[in-house]
Amino acid sequence: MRQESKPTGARAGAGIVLESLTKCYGPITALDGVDLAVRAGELVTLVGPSGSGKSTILRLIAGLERPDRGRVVVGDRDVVDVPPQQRSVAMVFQDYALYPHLTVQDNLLFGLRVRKVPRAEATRRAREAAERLGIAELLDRHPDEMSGGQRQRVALARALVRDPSVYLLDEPLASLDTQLRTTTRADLLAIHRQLGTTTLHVTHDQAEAMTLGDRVVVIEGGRVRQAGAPQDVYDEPADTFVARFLGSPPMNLVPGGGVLGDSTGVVVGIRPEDLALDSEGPIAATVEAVEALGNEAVLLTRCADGTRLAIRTEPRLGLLTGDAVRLSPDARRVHRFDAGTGRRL
Ligand SMILES: Nc1ncnc2c1ncn2[C@@H]1O[C@H](COP(=O)(O)OP(=O)(O)OP(=O)(O)O)[C@@H](O)[C@H]1O
Repeated sequence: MRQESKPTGARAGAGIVLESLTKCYGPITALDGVDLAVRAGELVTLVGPSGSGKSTILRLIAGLERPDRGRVVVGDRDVVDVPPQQRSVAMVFQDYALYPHLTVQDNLLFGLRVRKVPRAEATRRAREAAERLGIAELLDRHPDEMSGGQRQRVALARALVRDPSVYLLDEPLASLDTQLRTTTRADLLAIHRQLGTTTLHVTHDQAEAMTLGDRVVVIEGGRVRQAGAPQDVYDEPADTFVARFLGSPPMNLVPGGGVLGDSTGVVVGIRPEDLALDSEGPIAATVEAVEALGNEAVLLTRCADGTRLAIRTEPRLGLLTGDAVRLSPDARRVHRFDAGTGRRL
């Protein structure tokens, strides 16, 4: 079980409430009535496919765009008519958006100068933020003299320096390689534990969504499909979309139940790790492909009636394409969804 992040810092930032948030770009409905409440101090990840509306949610909270309908409440005020610089919200973009002609130090100080923070205090805050993100030795460099990972840390430090009530992070780790992403993710988590500032974090990355957030919110087609603790959403997906979106390989879904037990009007689902190879198992299948991943293998199998089932197994079983296997589903982990609406039953 992951623990709720417990801030050791003084502040928890401001809560956020989105009510019936709707945003259209010409004929495109980017957001279609989004309701979401984020508690002060909570770290929430937004996940969803490309174009689902995640960035639009952040831009509306930051004030970079105006909703067509609905309310955006930060702290205790509706901010729809408040200009972005007065919202106490810091946004970090995937492409850093640093000033190329300024040094790291001046990039960090820029926002504070605009806000007329006294120089000594501004310099102290810049140094503190740089140390937190491990870039203190880069303060005299320009953005083009740094790696992508270092630039991303500068962008995060620039948000920290502002000491906002809310952080909005738009895929801030997406352009980092796997190793750097893992370490920066751990740093983000540590910073959130320390400061406890309300954070909305957009990501494509499942591991990031599962490990980083107190809650995960799954967005699709401009709507919230499900919001909840990551493990709860994984264990009890609200519909077939969420069932297939979280988890890799995705949940096996069998319309009508079929090999998983006939069930009219129902789509029956089972995750690949909940199907075991078992010589006494009720389902006969043939191995179509073996994906060996080192620590595990994914078997893609096909049953006599054509149903395809993916299974996670140990990597060293020596199974080959064409082998006959028998499978046993874990009955406690079978999911049932309405065939018409896709909703969990
Ligand atoms: N300025 C704009 N003009 C027109 N359409 C836009 C604009 N911004 C976003 N959209 C559209 O609104 C929808 C939601 O976009 P948004 O950027 O919020 O998605 P996203 O989930 O953040 O996607 P990604 O993960 O690819 O960044 C998409 O269909 C997108 O094409």
